[in-house]
Amino acid sequence: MTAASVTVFCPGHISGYFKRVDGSNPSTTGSIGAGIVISEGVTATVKSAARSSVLVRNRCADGTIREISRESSPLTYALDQLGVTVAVETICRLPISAGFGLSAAALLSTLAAADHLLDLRLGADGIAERAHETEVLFRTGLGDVAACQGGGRVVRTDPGIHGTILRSFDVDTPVCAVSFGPIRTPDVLGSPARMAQVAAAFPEKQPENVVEFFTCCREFSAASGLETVAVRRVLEECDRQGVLAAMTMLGDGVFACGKRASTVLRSFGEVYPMDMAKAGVHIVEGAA
Ligand SMILES: Nc1ncnc2c1ncn2[C@@H]1O[C@H](COP(=O)(O)OP(=O)(O)OP(=O)(O)O)[C@@H](O)[C@H]1O
Ligand SMILES: CC(C)(CO)[C@@H](O)C(=O)[O-]
Repeated sequence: MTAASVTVFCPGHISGYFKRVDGSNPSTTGSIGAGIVISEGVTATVKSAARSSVLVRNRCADGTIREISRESSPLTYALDQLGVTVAVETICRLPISAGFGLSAAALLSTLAAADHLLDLRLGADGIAERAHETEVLFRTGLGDVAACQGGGRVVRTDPGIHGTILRSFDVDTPVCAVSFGPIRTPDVLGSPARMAQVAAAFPEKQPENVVEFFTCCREFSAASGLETVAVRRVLEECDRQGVLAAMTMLGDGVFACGKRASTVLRSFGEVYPMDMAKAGVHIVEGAA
């Protein structure tokens, strides 16, 4: 029996440091870097429809709607490329454009749901390839799709979805974050001057454990020109209290891990609780 709708969840991804790598086409273009795949992300429900439509719901922790929108150019583009018409509803609890990789999670969850609903047989690689290429074209991300194919603390040493990705499951839980506002990813990724400073800040040595990961992130954010005054203030307090923390790339915010992290972050704003994700994109409901 064919399902009337399919619901898929994809975790988000917080980048701690990154460097743009330009290839000869969108599939070979991307980033190298490191981050954490997180238990919060995007849930997409896809139904067949005569015309495509998108409804984006951003919810607060208490269930009330923070923001609602009927527009998502990357999703519309990716569905048009597939040549299908579907009604998509996405739900997320973290703020959009704040460094949680939600554009990648929205693309992966929507394409995976459409693939199952319409039996398109794209497979995991076909879905990730289309999501990654859309991210690169719309400048909404470079390495988030590659990271969200699985869980863990991720170190990516090649661009694109087929590169080497080291996953370690060693992050102290819980993970939490505060956000002071968005940073428009396309504005940063589209600026050659900002990308040059980001590239120069890329760490020379790959992190081998969580402490080294946070050290690399901190050195990167300080040298990249991306660190804001609000972020620096939180990071200084985390250092004073012995909490591992770094800037959310690309968002004006901080993520931190360990039992005392949320107590320290609470004095700076709303704390978003999460964990390190153990797995990547997966079907929630509607598998045939
Ligand atoms: N939950 C969602 N559902 C549908 N589309 C989304 C969703 N989240 C993001 N998008 C699309 O991605 C665009 C924002 O991309 P952007 O890269 O700035 O966000 P992000 O991925 O949350 O942040 P970052 O890349 O800094 O981690 C939105 O304008 C929208 O088109
Ligand atoms: C560019 C970026 C920091 C934010 O979307 C992320 O996609 C990455 O690590 O390439």
